[in-house]
Amino acid sequence: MKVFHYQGALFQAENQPLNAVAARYGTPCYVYSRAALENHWRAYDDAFADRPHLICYAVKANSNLALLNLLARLGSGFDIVSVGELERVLAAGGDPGKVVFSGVGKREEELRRALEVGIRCFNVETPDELNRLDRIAGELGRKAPISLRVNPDVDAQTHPYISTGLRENKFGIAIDDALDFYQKAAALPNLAVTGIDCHIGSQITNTAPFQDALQRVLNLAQRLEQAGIAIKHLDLGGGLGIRYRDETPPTPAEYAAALREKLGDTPYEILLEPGRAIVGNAGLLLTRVEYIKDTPAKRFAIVDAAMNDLLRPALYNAWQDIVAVQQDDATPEAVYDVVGPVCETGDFLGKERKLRIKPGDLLAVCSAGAYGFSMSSNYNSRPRPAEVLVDGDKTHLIRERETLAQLWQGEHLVLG
Ligand SMILES: Cc1ncc(COP(=O)(O)O)c(C=O)c1O
Ligand SMILES: N[C@@H](CCCC[NH3+])C(=O)O
Repeated sequence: MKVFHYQGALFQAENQPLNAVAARYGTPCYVYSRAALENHWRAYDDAFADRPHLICYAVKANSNLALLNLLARLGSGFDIVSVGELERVLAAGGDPGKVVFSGVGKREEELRRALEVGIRCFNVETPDELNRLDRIAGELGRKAPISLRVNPDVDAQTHPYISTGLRENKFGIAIDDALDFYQKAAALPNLAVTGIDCHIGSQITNTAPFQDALQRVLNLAQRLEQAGIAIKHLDLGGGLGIRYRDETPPTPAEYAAALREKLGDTPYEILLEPGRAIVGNAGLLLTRVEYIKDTPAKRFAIVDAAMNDLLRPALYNAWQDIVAVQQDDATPEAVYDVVGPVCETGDFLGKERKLRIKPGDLLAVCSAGAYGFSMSSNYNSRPRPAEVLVDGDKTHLIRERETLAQLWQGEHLVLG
């Protein structure tokens, strides 16, 4: 049996399970490796084993309940950005006491629910949020644990849409104003200041921006101490990149070592919010070639997955490897734009890819575990794909393909 090696994960390609998964659950279909997911989480956790820490997996990267449950069983915490993500974590058996709540626009009812279930920390991003949270906590007779998400004005050297730590970005509170707001927070009766939070962006492939941001956070921690505000933890966010093509991002151990250089023997507990680094290379998108189309300008492989299933190529011009599941040496190699059926020229999964393929062949779009299904939509009235977990020689359907009827559930015809 041939084996299809895939960036640390291992999917058997012949007969079991990718062909079998496609035959059984149809395509397009997301496939995740339990071993890869758990290995990535453990590598992150081990990297910080020398000091008190909590890995709070960023749910937005992939919020499938089965994956959240696997992570909860490893002892993971969770970084959420909405009450929807909170309910998913709870439904998956996650511990609310290990949940941190990020996000620039938390609504009243979201704060209320998070207070009711007793989350670990609110990462407050807007000054007015302090007052809102204080009032609701007072109404509920609770004390809300908070950190301020500070914006350190550091260039994460990543795609501009996913850089979050520059002063012109909407995120966080300018680090130079933070002391002021911490003093205001400390004076509010229903808040308990516990930490500092900082997240500078995503798909960051070198350690320097993380170190720069951490240095600024440590300087702030010192100023807070001097002002009599003791903090217990530093939440350093997520953002560690993965290899999509030829990037060489630091490993979790290298990343931790770089942070350790700055942290020295400071006493803080370290919270981290990785998403992509845990789940990105634990998943792929399976898709089948419907048509090969030769035009005077290009050769297209028209496949059954589209930008509604995997938005990253269209949105960020992101590169994700595309490989034929069964290498067929008898089929001549050609250069293809791999495109979906959606009515947009931006609907592509990859451009100028050398492949040996024919209609009916299966392709794997690699590194699709993060920001794949979680950013999918029903655009063009396309049902969202199934999700499957490969666990050794077993496969589990962990989310069914949407049915056509589900596409208009809750929608009403208004007659007359
Ligand atoms: C506040 C926050 N934490 C964590 C993450 C996870 O980022 P990543 O998937 O790059 O690790 C994000 C997304 O960038 C975020 O906005
Ligand atoms: N959706 C982005 C990452 C966004 C990070 C969210 N804070 C991506 O696919 O690369």
